[in-house]
Amino acid sequence: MNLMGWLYSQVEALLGSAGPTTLGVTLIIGGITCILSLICALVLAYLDQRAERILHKEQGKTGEVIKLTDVKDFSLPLWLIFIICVSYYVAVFPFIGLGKVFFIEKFGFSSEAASAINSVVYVISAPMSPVFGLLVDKTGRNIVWVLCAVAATLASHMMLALTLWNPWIAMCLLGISYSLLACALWPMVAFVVPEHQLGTAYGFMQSIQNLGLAIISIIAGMILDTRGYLFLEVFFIACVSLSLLSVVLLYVVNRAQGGNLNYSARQREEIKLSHTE
Ligand SMILES: C[C@H](NC(=O)[C@@H](N)CCCCN)C(=O)O
Repeated sequence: MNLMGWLYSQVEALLGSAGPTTLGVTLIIGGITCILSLICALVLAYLDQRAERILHKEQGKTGEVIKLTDVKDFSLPLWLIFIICVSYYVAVFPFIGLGKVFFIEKFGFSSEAASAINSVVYVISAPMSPVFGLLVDKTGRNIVWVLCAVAATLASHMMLALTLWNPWIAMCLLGISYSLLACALWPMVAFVVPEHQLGTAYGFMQSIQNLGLAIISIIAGMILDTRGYLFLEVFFIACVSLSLLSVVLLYVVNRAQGGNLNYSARQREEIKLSHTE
Protein backbone atom coordinates (compact mmCIF):
# COMPACT_ATOMS: atom_id res chain seq x y z
CA MET A 1 0.00 0.00 0.00
CA ASN A 2 1.32 3.47 -0.80
CA LEU A 3 1.30 4.49 2.86
CA MET A 4 4.14 7.01 2.64
CA GLY A 5 2.15 9.30 0.32
CA TRP A 6 -0.79 9.23 2.70
CA LEU A 7 1.50 9.76 5.71
CA TYR A 8 3.18 12.73 4.00
CA SER A 9 -0.19 14.41 3.39
CA GLN A 10 -1.20 13.81 7.04
CA VAL A 11 2.06 15.40 8.27
CA GLU A 12 1.57 18.23 5.77
CA ALA A 13 -1.94 18.88 7.12
CA LEU A 14 -0.58 18.78 10.67
CA LEU A 15 2.32 21.17 10.05
CA GLY A 16 0.31 23.36 7.69
CA SER A 17 2.80 23.33 4.81
CA ALA A 18 4.73 21.03 2.48
CA GLY A 19 8.50 21.14 2.30
CA PRO A 20 11.71 19.78 3.82
CA THR A 21 10.34 19.71 7.42
CA THR A 22 7.27 17.72 6.36
CA LEU A 23 9.47 15.34 4.36
CA GLY A 24 11.89 15.00 7.30
CA VAL A 25 9.10 14.19 9.80
CA THR A 26 7.61 11.63 7.38
CA LEU A 27 10.99 9.95 6.92
CA ILE A 28 11.58 9.90 10.69
CA ILE A 29 8.25 8.07 11.14
CA GLY A 30 9.39 5.60 8.43
CA GLY A 31 12.70 5.23 10.33
CA ILE A 32 10.86 4.52 13.59
CA THR A 33 8.97 1.63 11.96
CA CYS A 34 12.36 0.22 10.86
CA ILE A 35 13.58 0.42 14.47
CA LEU A 36 10.41 -1.39 15.61
CA SER A 37 11.19 -4.08 13.06
CA LEU A 38 14.76 -4.36 14.42
CA ILE A 39 13.45 -4.69 17.99
CA CYS A 40 11.10 -7.50 16.87
CA ALA A 41 14.03 -9.29 15.18
CA LEU A 42 16.12 -9.02 18.38
CA VAL A 43 13.25 -10.33 20.53
CA LEU A 44 12.80 -13.21 18.05
CA ALA A 45 16.52 -14.06 18.24
CA TYR A 46 16.33 -14.03 22.06
CA LEU A 47 13.21 -16.25 22.11
CA ASP A 48 14.80 -18.64 19.62
CA GLN A 49 17.95 -19.00 21.77
CA ARG A 50 15.81 -19.44 24.88
CA ALA A 51 13.78 -22.20 23.21
CA GLU A 52 17.03 -23.88 22.15
CA ARG A 53 18.28 -23.79 25.76
CA ILE A 54 15.01 -24.94 27.38
CA LEU A 55 14.24 -27.67 24.82
CA HIS A 56 17.92 -28.75 24.63
CA LYS A 57 17.89 -28.35 20.88
CA GLU A 58 21.26 -28.53 19.12
CA GLN A 59 20.41 -26.09 16.36
CA GLY A 60 23.13 -25.36 13.84
CA LYS A 61 25.39 -28.04 15.33
CA THR A 62 24.85 -30.71 12.72
CA GLY A 63 28.51 -30.84 11.76
CA GLU A 64 27.65 -29.43 8.33
CA VAL A 65 29.91 -26.58 7.23
CA ILE A 66 28.15 -23.60 5.62
CA LYS A 67 30.03 -21.99 2.74
CA LEU A 68 29.14 -19.36 0.16
CA THR A 69 30.47 -21.78 -2.46
CA ASP A 70 27.43 -23.99 -1.67
CA VAL A 71 25.87 -22.02 -4.55
CA LYS A 72 27.69 -24.17 -7.10
CA ASP A 73 25.97 -27.28 -5.67
CA PHE A 74 22.44 -25.87 -6.09
CA SER A 75 20.21 -28.29 -8.01
CA LEU A 76 18.40 -27.70 -11.31
CA PRO A 77 14.96 -27.42 -9.57
CA LEU A 78 16.38 -24.71 -7.30
CA TRP A 79 17.74 -22.73 -10.28
CA LEU A 80 14.32 -23.06 -11.93
CA ILE A 81 12.70 -21.70 -8.74
CA PHE A 82 15.10 -18.73 -8.95
CA ILE A 83 14.19 -18.12 -12.62
CA ILE A 84 10.46 -18.28 -11.80
CA CYS A 85 11.03 -15.85 -8.92
CA VAL A 86 12.94 -13.27 -10.99
CA SER A 87 10.81 -13.45 -14.15
CA TYR A 88 7.59 -13.27 -12.09
CA TYR A 89 8.44 -10.44 -9.71
CA VAL A 90 9.93 -8.22 -12.45
CA ALA A 91 6.43 -8.12 -13.96
CA VAL A 92 4.85 -7.10 -10.63
CA PHE A 93 6.99 -4.67 -8.63
CA PRO A 94 8.22 -2.47 -11.56
CA PHE A 95 4.68 -2.55 -13.01
CA ILE A 96 3.26 -1.22 -9.73
CA GLY A 97 6.09 1.33 -9.62
CA LEU A 98 5.03 2.72 -13.01
CA GLY A 99 1.34 1.85 -12.69
CA LYS A 100 -0.13 5.12 -11.45
CA VAL A 101 0.42 7.04 -14.70
CA PHE A 102 -0.74 3.98 -16.68
CA PHE A 103 -4.15 4.10 -14.99
CA ILE A 104 -4.38 7.87 -15.49
CA GLU A 105 -3.36 7.72 -19.17
CA LYS A 106 -5.08 4.55 -20.40
CA PHE A 107 -8.19 4.49 -18.21
CA GLY A 108 -8.61 8.20 -17.45
CA PHE A 109 -8.42 7.71 -13.66
CA SER A 110 -7.94 10.66 -11.32
CA SER A 111 -4.68 10.77 -9.37
CA GLU A 112 -6.40 9.49 -6.17
CA ALA A 113 -8.22 6.65 -7.98
CA ALA A 114 -4.97 5.65 -9.75
CA SER A 115 -3.14 5.49 -6.39
CA ALA A 116 -5.95 3.39 -4.93
CA ILE A 117 -6.01 0.85 -7.75
CA ASN A 118 -2.22 0.70 -7.79
CA SER A 119 -2.20 -0.19 -4.08
CA VAL A 120 -4.84 -2.89 -4.30
CA VAL A 121 -2.30 -5.68 -4.93
CA TYR A 122 -0.74 -5.11 -1.49
CA VAL A 123 -4.13 -4.43 0.14
CA ILE A 124 -5.34 -7.85 -1.07
CA SER A 125 -2.09 -9.53 -0.12
CA ALA A 126 -2.37 -8.48 3.54
CA PRO A 127 -5.50 -10.53 4.42
CA MET A 128 -5.18 -13.19 1.69
CA SER A 129 -1.59 -14.35 2.25
CA PRO A 130 -2.34 -16.20 5.53
CA VAL A 131 -5.41 -17.80 3.91
CA PHE A 132 -3.39 -19.00 0.90
CA GLY A 133 -0.57 -20.09 3.22
CA LEU A 134 -3.03 -22.35 5.04
CA LEU A 135 -4.43 -23.63 1.75
CA VAL A 136 -0.97 -24.57 0.45
CA ASP A 137 -0.07 -26.22 3.78
CA LYS A 138 -3.31 -28.23 3.81
CA THR A 139 -3.12 -29.37 0.18
CA GLY A 140 0.58 -29.44 -0.80
CA ARG A 141 1.00 -29.57 -4.61
CA ASN A 142 3.13 -26.43 -4.61
CA ILE A 143 3.98 -26.53 -8.33
CA VAL A 144 0.29 -26.64 -9.28
CA TRP A 145 -0.44 -23.61 -7.09
CA VAL A 146 2.51 -21.71 -8.57
CA LEU A 147 1.26 -22.62 -12.05
CA CYS A 148 -2.23 -21.27 -11.23
CA ALA A 149 -0.75 -18.06 -9.78
CA VAL A 150 1.53 -17.39 -12.75
CA ALA A 151 -1.26 -18.17 -15.27
CA ALA A 152 -3.64 -15.80 -13.43
CA THR A 153 -0.97 -13.07 -13.42
CA LEU A 154 -0.50 -13.56 -17.17
CA ALA A 155 -4.26 -13.22 -17.68
CA SER A 156 -4.26 -10.07 -15.57
CA HIS A 157 -1.46 -8.41 -17.60
CA MET A 158 -3.19 -9.43 -20.84
CA MET A 159 -6.44 -7.82 -19.69
CA LEU A 160 -4.61 -4.61 -18.79
CA ALA A 161 -2.70 -4.55 -22.09
CA LEU A 162 -5.27 -5.66 -24.60
CA THR A 163 -8.69 -4.67 -23.25
CA LEU A 164 -10.49 -1.65 -21.88
CA TRP A 165 -12.30 -3.73 -19.26
CA ASN A 166 -12.57 -2.20 -15.82
CA PRO A 167 -8.93 -2.46 -14.59
CA TRP A 168 -10.09 -3.21 -11.03
CA ILE A 169 -10.85 -6.77 -12.26
CA ALA A 170 -7.31 -7.29 -13.55
CA MET A 171 -5.68 -5.67 -10.50
CA CYS A 172 -7.72 -7.74 -8.03
CA LEU A 173 -6.74 -10.85 -9.97
CA LEU A 174 -3.12 -9.71 -9.81
CA GLY A 175 -3.43 -9.19 -6.03
CA ILE A 176 -4.88 -12.67 -5.53
CA SER A 177 -2.33 -14.40 -7.77
CA TYR A 178 0.60 -12.46 -6.26
CA SER A 179 -0.46 -13.56 -2.75
CA LEU A 180 -0.87 -17.19 -3.82
CA LEU A 181 2.48 -17.26 -5.59
CA ALA A 182 4.39 -16.11 -2.52
CA CYS A 183 2.79 -18.83 -0.36
CA ALA A 184 3.56 -21.63 -2.81
CA LEU A 185 6.89 -20.56 -4.34
CA TRP A 186 9.11 -19.46 -1.44
CA PRO A 187 8.52 -22.57 0.73
CA MET A 188 9.61 -24.80 -2.17
CA VAL A 189 13.22 -23.78 -1.50
CA ALA A 190 13.05 -25.68 1.80
CA PHE A 191 12.05 -28.86 -0.05
CA VAL A 192 15.08 -28.88 -2.34
CA VAL A 193 17.84 -27.53 -0.09
CA PRO A 194 19.33 -29.16 3.02
CA GLU A 195 18.56 -27.28 6.23
CA HIS A 196 22.12 -26.02 6.77
CA GLN A 197 22.10 -24.31 3.31
CA LEU A 198 18.67 -22.66 3.64
CA GLY A 199 20.03 -19.24 4.60
CA THR A 200 22.44 -19.27 1.66
CA ALA A 201 19.68 -20.35 -0.73
CA TYR A 202 17.13 -17.76 0.44
CA GLY A 203 19.82 -15.06 0.52
CA PHE A 204 20.81 -15.94 -3.04
CA MET A 205 17.16 -15.92 -4.16
CA GLN A 206 16.66 -12.43 -2.69
CA SER A 207 19.91 -11.28 -4.20
CA ILE A 208 19.13 -12.34 -7.77
CA GLN A 209 15.55 -11.15 -7.40
CA ASN A 210 16.82 -7.68 -6.53
CA LEU A 211 19.43 -7.77 -9.29
CA GLY A 212 16.66 -8.66 -11.75
CA LEU A 213 14.43 -5.91 -10.36
CA ALA A 214 17.23 -3.32 -10.65
CA ILE A 215 17.96 -4.21 -14.29
CA ILE A 216 14.35 -4.62 -15.38
CA SER A 217 13.26 -1.36 -13.71
CA ILE A 218 15.79 0.50 -15.89
CA ILE A 219 14.69 -1.39 -19.03
CA ALA A 220 10.99 -0.83 -18.20
CA GLY A 221 11.60 2.92 -17.79
CA MET A 222 13.41 3.02 -21.14
CA ILE A 223 10.59 1.10 -22.90
CA LEU A 224 8.01 3.43 -21.37
CA ASP A 225 9.92 6.56 -22.47
CA THR A 226 10.49 5.37 -26.03
CA ARG A 227 7.54 3.09 -26.86
CA GLY A 228 4.77 3.78 -24.37
CA TYR A 229 2.59 1.69 -22.13
CA LEU A 230 1.36 -0.91 -24.63
CA PHE A 231 4.93 -2.06 -25.40
CA LEU A 232 5.72 -2.04 -21.70
CA GLU A 233 2.76 -4.31 -20.99
CA VAL A 234 3.85 -6.64 -23.82
CA PHE A 235 7.29 -6.75 -22.19
CA PHE A 236 5.76 -7.70 -18.82
CA ILE A 237 3.64 -10.36 -20.57
CA ALA A 238 6.88 -11.80 -22.03
CA CYS A 239 8.44 -11.91 -18.53
CA VAL A 240 5.43 -13.72 -17.02
CA SER A 241 5.40 -16.11 -20.01
CA LEU A 242 9.04 -16.99 -19.25
CA SER A 243 7.98 -17.61 -15.66
CA LEU A 244 5.14 -19.87 -16.84
CA LEU A 245 7.51 -21.82 -19.08
CA SER A 246 9.91 -22.29 -16.16
CA VAL A 247 7.09 -23.61 -13.94
CA VAL A 248 6.18 -26.20 -16.60
CA LEU A 249 9.88 -27.14 -16.85
CA LEU A 250 10.07 -27.42 -13.07
CA TYR A 251 7.06 -29.76 -13.11
CA VAL A 252 8.73 -31.97 -15.73
CA VAL A 253 12.17 -32.00 -14.03
CA ASN A 254 10.64 -32.63 -10.59
CA ARG A 255 8.61 -35.54 -11.95
CA ALA A 256 11.57 -37.02 -13.83
CA GLN A 257 13.78 -36.83 -10.73
CA GLY A 258 11.04 -38.18 -8.42
CA GLY A 259 11.16 -34.93 -6.44
CA ASN A 260 8.84 -33.95 -3.62
CA LEU A 261 7.87 -30.46 -4.82
CA ASN A 262 4.43 -31.46 -6.01
CA TYR A 263 3.54 -33.98 -3.32
CA SER A 264 0.17 -33.65 -1.63
CA ALA A 265 0.16 -32.74 2.07
CA ARG A 266 -0.77 -36.35 2.89
CA GLN A 267 2.20 -37.76 0.92
CA ARG A 268 4.51 -35.38 2.80
CA GLU A 269 3.03 -36.47 6.13
CA GLU A 270 3.50 -40.15 5.27
CA ILE A 271 7.14 -39.58 4.31
CA LYS A 272 7.76 -37.69 7.56
CA LEU A 273 6.19 -40.51 9.58
CA SER A 274 8.24 -43.16 7.77
CA HIS A 275 11.42 -41.21 8.63
CA THR A 276 10.57 -40.99 12.32
CA GLU A 277 9.78 -44.73 12.60
C1 LIG B 1 7.54 -12.86 -0.31
C2 LIG B 1 7.90 -11.91 -1.41
N1 LIG B 1 8.89 -10.99 -0.94
C3 LIG B 1 9.75 -10.43 -1.77
O1 LIG B 1 9.74 -10.69 -2.95
C4 LIG B 1 10.73 -9.47 -1.17
N2 LIG B 1 12.02 -9.79 -1.64
C5 LIG B 1 10.39 -8.05 -1.60
C6 LIG B 1 9.11 -7.56 -1.03
C7 LIG B 1 8.79 -6.17 -1.51
C8 LIG B 1 7.31 -5.88 -1.33
N3 LIG B 1 6.98 -4.63 -1.91
C9 LIG B 1 6.66 -11.19 -1.90
O2 LIG B 1 6.51 -9.99 -1.68
O3 LIG B 1 5.85 -11.87 -2.54
